[in-house]
Amino acid sequence: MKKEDRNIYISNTDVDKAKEIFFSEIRDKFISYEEIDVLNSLNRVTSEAVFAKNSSPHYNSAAMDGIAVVAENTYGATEVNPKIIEEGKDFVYINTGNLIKEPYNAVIMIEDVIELEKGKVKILSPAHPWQHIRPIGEDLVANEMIIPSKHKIRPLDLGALIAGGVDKLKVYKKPKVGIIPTGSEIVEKFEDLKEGKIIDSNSRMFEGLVLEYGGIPNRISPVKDDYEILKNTILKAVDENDIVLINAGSSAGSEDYTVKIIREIGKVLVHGVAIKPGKPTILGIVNEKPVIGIPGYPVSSYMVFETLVKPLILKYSKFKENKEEIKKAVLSKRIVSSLKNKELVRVNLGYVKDKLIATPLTRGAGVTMSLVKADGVLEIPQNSEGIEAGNFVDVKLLKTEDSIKETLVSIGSHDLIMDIISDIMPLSSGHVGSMGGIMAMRRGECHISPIHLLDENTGEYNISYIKKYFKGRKMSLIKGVKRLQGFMIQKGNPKNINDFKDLIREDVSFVNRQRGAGTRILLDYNINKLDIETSDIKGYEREMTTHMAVAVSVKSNSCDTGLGIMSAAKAMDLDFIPVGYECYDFLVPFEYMEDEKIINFINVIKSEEFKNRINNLGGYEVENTGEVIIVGE
Ligand SMILES: Nc1nc2c(c(=O)[nH]1)N[C@H]1C(S)=C(S)[C@@H](COP(=O)(O)OP(=O)(O)OC[C@H]3O[C@@H](n4cnc5c(N)ncnc54)[C@H](O)[C@@H]3O)O[C@H]1N2
Ligand code: MOO
Repeated sequence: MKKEDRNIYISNTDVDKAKEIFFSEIRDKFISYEEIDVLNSLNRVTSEAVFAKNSSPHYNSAAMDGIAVVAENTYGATEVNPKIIEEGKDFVYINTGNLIKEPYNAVIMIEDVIELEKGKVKILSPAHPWQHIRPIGEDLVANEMIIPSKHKIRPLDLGALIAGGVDKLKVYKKPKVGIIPTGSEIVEKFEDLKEGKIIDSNSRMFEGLVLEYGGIPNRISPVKDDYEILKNTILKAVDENDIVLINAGSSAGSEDYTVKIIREIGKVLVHGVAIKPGKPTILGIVNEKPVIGIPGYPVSSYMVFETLVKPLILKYSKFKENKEEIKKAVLSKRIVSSLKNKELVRVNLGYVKDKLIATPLTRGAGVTMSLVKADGVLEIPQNSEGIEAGNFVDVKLLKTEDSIKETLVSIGSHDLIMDIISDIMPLSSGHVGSMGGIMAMRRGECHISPIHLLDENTGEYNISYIKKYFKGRKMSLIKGVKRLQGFMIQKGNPKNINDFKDLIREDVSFVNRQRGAGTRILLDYNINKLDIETSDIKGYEREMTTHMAVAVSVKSNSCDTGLGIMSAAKAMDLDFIPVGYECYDFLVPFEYMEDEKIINFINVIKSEEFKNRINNLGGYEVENTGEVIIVGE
């Protein structure tokens, strides 16, 4: 493809500057109001103050069950000198909410009334005028303001509006937001998901976000990469909506037409914003309406929506932005960043002792799970080359601080059982291998570290490593599970792989785990025993960070085998050749053992629910699960 066919002139406009340029072109005439029925007004925002039509109550009413009396006629009643009064003449029986008719002007509660023969009662104290009566307008007086303008109607407001006799009111019109997913590779039905095709998930996320911020989403089916079709679709969407979002096709690909089309039918204000992810964003105006080209990668899509589309929708819907909660956290891993743009990094958060620890998640713009798992987002300014581990950073919370405080932070080796535990209790689980976990624990960044480290001299698991890396410190090892490790192989074992010796065969390709992973140590221990050179294993250098990644690699024929746990092989419907059981345990500093999160964790792993669920995964033994061994001083 020729270079001139591409949009290679993507600028790098500062985010605030881009916002300023764009928002100055938004015409107020499109921000209007409508009159609606009060019954449909929940969560709408008033465009003007709303006043009561009626008083409430609109008649004098009883506030208690009892009798209505003329107060003046009860004066003088005492315990010594009670008054006997007659029904119909001196009083009438009344219930809460009933109309108080003339001449009655007070209510005596039924508990204070002594009933005598039929039609006569005795009272022991006088009533004062208006006692236990709700006078007209006690709640609301006609013409009183019920709610001000720019107020989002809550259920309790709805009650007051109806009590005040309001049947119609004026609210801001919800902006209609056209959503156009683009790309010939994008499909919307699961059955069309062939190789090379991508399911349209972004536009569904946009629909949800538009609703959340008070707009009406108008999503259409994905549009293929065809200049004329896309142009006509955008023109139609501009006609029918207040705001138009075009997803993907925003960067420099040969079929990234969005910017050319907006330039032809309107004007491009900005192409390229200094934000990562989200750089190739397009901000344009067509027929006076805002049109935004949002980059296709899911994380970029979300970040651009939150940074630029959300404030735009709020400008129309008048929904108030929730105050962002920003917290200071200690960064657990160094982050390197480019001077070219501001970077938004997703992080996991957890309180370890009183320190809020932020652990960066993967930064790939295509990794949606990094958003799902994120507890917060930290911003690295454009003029920074990165941040060192141990430094304080400001993090915008995506979850409540209380839920972060409840979360047990685990950093270490990966196992499928961690997903099960996190489904039973709040757990944030970082997967960096057993040695990575030990290092994180030494830095005080986690409560527990799942480890499975084989001592090549003794054949024992974990204890010698704890003694070595936590000299002079009292540590606890909570026994986890025994899990079956072995070779994951394709169904039917077409390469006839049976043991470690087969790994050096010409026709066998392998995939390894990262350095420091317990499974890697297990491999090295076994090949050492057999005097196998690592260079003789094809694929020894190809490293994966989880058991599931190894299983996927085998499943997709990207290698013939890899070492890993049976549950991962079973989950991917692979065959499995057992090598042996190993101990997957949890390291905890002794002083945390009284912490409620740890107590809860032990209860969870000892529970029947947990044991039943891991039985279904296959390849686990649980006879010592939850037992605690003390290691060190
Ligand atoms: N030579 C250059 N290449 C790229 C640049 C650049 O500056 N120069 N920018 C990169 C960056 S950064 C991003 S972000 C992407 C933006 O790409 P586009 O907006 O043009 O989107 P596509 O290339 O069509 O798609 C990218 C990717 O997004 C996913 N996608 C698209 N639509 C959807 C959808 N509706 N639902 C879910 N996922 C979707 C899909 O995985 C695509 O592969 O460009 C880089 N390239
Ligand atoms: O800007 Mo792209 O959104 O970094 O991935």
